[in-house]
Amino acid sequence: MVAPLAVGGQHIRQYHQNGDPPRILITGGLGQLGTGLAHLLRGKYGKESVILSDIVKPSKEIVQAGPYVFADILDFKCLQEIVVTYRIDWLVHFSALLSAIGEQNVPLAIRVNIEGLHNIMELSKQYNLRVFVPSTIGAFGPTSPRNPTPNLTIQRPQTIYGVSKVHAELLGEYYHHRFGLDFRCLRFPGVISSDTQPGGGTTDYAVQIFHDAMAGNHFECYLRPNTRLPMMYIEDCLRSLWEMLVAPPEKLRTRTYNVTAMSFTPEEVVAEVKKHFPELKVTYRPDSRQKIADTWPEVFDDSEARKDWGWAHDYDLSDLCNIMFDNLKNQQAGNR
Ligand SMILES: NC(=O)C1=CN([C@@H]2O[C@H](COP(=O)(O)OP(=O)(O)OC[C@H]3O[C@@H](n4cnc5c(N)ncnc54)[C@H](O)[C@@H]3O)[C@@H](O)[C@H]2O)C=CC1
Ligand SMILES: CC(=O)[C@H](N)C(=O)O
Repeated sequence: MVAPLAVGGQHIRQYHQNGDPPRILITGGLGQLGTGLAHLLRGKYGKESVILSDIVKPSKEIVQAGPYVFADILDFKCLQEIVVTYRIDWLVHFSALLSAIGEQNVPLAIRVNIEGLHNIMELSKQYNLRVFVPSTIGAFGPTSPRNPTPNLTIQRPQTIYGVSKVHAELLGEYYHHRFGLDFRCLRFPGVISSDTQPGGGTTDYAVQIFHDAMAGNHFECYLRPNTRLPMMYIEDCLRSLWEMLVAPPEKLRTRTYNVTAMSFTPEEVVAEVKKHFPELKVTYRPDSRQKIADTWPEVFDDSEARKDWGWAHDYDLSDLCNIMFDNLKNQQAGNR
């Protein structure tokens, strides 16, 4: 039994009643979000308490940082074995095909995002795990209010990614009400990071621009200059995830919350980046991702998360540019 324990007044960690930290499995952990989350959780609960998993061959650094195992989420027995062997308490389910890549291989997206999720839900029910599944701004569609998009509203997405994420939200909430599963879900906006690359989404341009500016490359944007989308720096994203993971159940009036930090258009981020790199050359050549972006929220209303469990972001657009360029400069210096 993992019991709540107040730490520093406002935040709650949560340890077993015998004082042991929770043991946490992260699926799809070698994508954009997984290694950062493993780092954050290992800092709180210890290196051995967090098991990173994926189907990708890990680097030496990943293996040295803590436990890493192969886990294909389509293989129920393999997942079962890991949960039992490592005595897992909490599961963070990151494996997915993102919006743009999902449209390129719909059958695979159905397998990974929907069949894989079924395995995760059953496993979590069977072993009484707390389970976090991220959703996305992509879980909304053209008939949703787009500015702002509230927590509870019409959800008729037009990508297989969005359809699979609405399915995940609904199935998780169903398992919560029907079986008492401790399901927790946040809908993230586009996440921006410096040390991990995005995995094939519609918001990836907002990462690429920083790399191109730093490298002195010409930046070609696949969205129109005025396409507004919600965004978040990775540190805010991972902190919101942890805060949701440890939120006392009585604070959660729902099991699925919108979270965000800012909203900007390509021309707005270009203007901000040009304060650091005035010579950056930019052209716009919209492709199929424009069609996806045109159906997504422009401004995300996360007031429910702010009200219920105290969500507050740290980074706005100007902070984002400062930290991204600081990080990239440090990486460049380290590589020399
Ligand atoms: N990065 C973002 O901007 C956002 C991400 N999210 C969600 O957060 C989660 C993590 O996102 P990212 O790290 O950006 O994704 P990513 O695309 O970078 O990583 C996904 C990982 O899933 C793994 N995977 C694919 N098939 C698998 C299988 N059969 N078994 C096990 N693993 C498999 C891949 O190898 C990859 O490492 C996803 O569920 C995504 O939908 C939600 C909103 C925004
Ligand atoms: C917002 C997301 O879910 C992701 N970055 C994507 O663009 O597919």
